[in-house]
Amino acid sequence: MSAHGDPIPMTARGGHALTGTADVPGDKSISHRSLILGAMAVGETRVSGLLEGQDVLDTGRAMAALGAEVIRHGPGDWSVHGVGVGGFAEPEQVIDCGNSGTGVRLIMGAVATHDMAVTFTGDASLNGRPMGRVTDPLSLFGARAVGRAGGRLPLTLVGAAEPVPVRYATPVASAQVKSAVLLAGLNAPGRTVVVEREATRDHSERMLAGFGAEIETRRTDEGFEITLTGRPELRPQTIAVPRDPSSAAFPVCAALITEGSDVLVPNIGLNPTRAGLFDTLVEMGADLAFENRREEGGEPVADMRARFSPDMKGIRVPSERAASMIDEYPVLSVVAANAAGVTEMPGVAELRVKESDRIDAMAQGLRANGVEVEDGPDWWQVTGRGPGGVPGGATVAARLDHRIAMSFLCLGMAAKAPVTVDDAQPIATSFPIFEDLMKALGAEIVRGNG
Ligand SMILES: O=C(O)C1=C[C@@H](OP(=O)(O)O)[C@@H](O)[C@H](O)C1
Ligand SMILES: C=C(OP(=O)(O)O)C(=O)O
Repeated sequence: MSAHGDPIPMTARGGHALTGTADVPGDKSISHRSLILGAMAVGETRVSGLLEGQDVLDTGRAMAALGAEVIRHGPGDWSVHGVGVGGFAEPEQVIDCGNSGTGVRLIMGAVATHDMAVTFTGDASLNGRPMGRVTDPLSLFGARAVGRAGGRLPLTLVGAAEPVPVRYATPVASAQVKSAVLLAGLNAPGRTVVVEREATRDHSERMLAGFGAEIETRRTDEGFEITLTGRPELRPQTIAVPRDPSSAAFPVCAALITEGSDVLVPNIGLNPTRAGLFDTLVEMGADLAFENRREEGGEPVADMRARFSPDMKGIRVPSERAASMIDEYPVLSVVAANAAGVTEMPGVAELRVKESDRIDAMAQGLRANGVEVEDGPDWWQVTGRGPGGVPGGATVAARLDHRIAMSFLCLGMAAKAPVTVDDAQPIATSFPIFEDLMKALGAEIVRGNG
């Protein structure tokens, strides 16, 4: 659901070391998928560590509207009584996915091979994002979409009465597109194949296999070819959601740039399709240690320790790494602003179609705080001012984008003068305990204009 009420400005002020343990919430991508696949299994799936951010809550509500029974037993502890593949019922109301691209695109995929019509909407951010990238491949299954200009939400999807399986090569590196096609393929007879040139996060594939679907990934000359056999009976699972590396990125990056900091972030999911930020930080010279590497619930995890790193240097981030850290570029640019030299970030056009145009949002806000940024259609670069060298002092627009809001608050923790974001409400979509968690580490964050 869309954020309501007046904006909540928030200000971060520097001069405080961050120390202690940061227990970040569950992984957003895996949380969405637990609810959706749980709803498509026969019987009760039990989920612990579910992220209770607004994006995921909206997906839970959508699953209930489609006929699944979704119950909260306690903090992060949920069950989903699924209706089986092909068993969704036509919802009586519009499905409001709020701020969530993952929610709306995956659910569109899941309903596209059902003989029914579903209308989707979201907040002002989501209603501005491109949906043709999902409705195009869904039309190959036999679904039809009618939306606003450019295929935007609100949009009605009329699912295929007699779906056929599909072979689809994704034109953009997007796990949401890949996952939408795979979820549609679940209720199409025969084999649905998705080919992606670059590997994107593979949580859907891992989880589909865990629920008992026949799914296999092969490397071919075209890239990664994923083949799913349709109409499986999905077996309900017990899922322990690992903690979100994209949320861990905030306390980790804030610690790296704030003098005297030493923060432990336990149990972080380190799936290689998600871990690009940490490779990049290590290459820049970050003091980052990974302890207790292990596997939990089919996903690699480790405890991460981040210490103040005054000797970080700018690098050119390889564009092949972009998909594995796509949500982390905003906070990387904050680290880059506190490193020595230039950090170049090529091959990132996708950043322009997230909750906001993230290149523009960060470039404008960084410039307002005294940092030099250059950008083009699919690249940007930040000239670092060295440790503690960012002047700060400006108020920036969060643009309904949680990652922009959190990134600028991290900037303020290391800047010479406070940094204010005009509205911190979107943070609740992915990291509802951000403010409390950062304050517990020692950060000075206040509501208001500081
Ligand atoms: O599949 C997912 O869970 C996600 C995929 C990514 O989006 P794209 O598929 O648009 O790259 C990412 O930005 C988003 O936060 C979560
Ligand atoms: C891009 C993001 O999410 P979504 O696409 O699900 O809105 C994100 O969380 O950074």
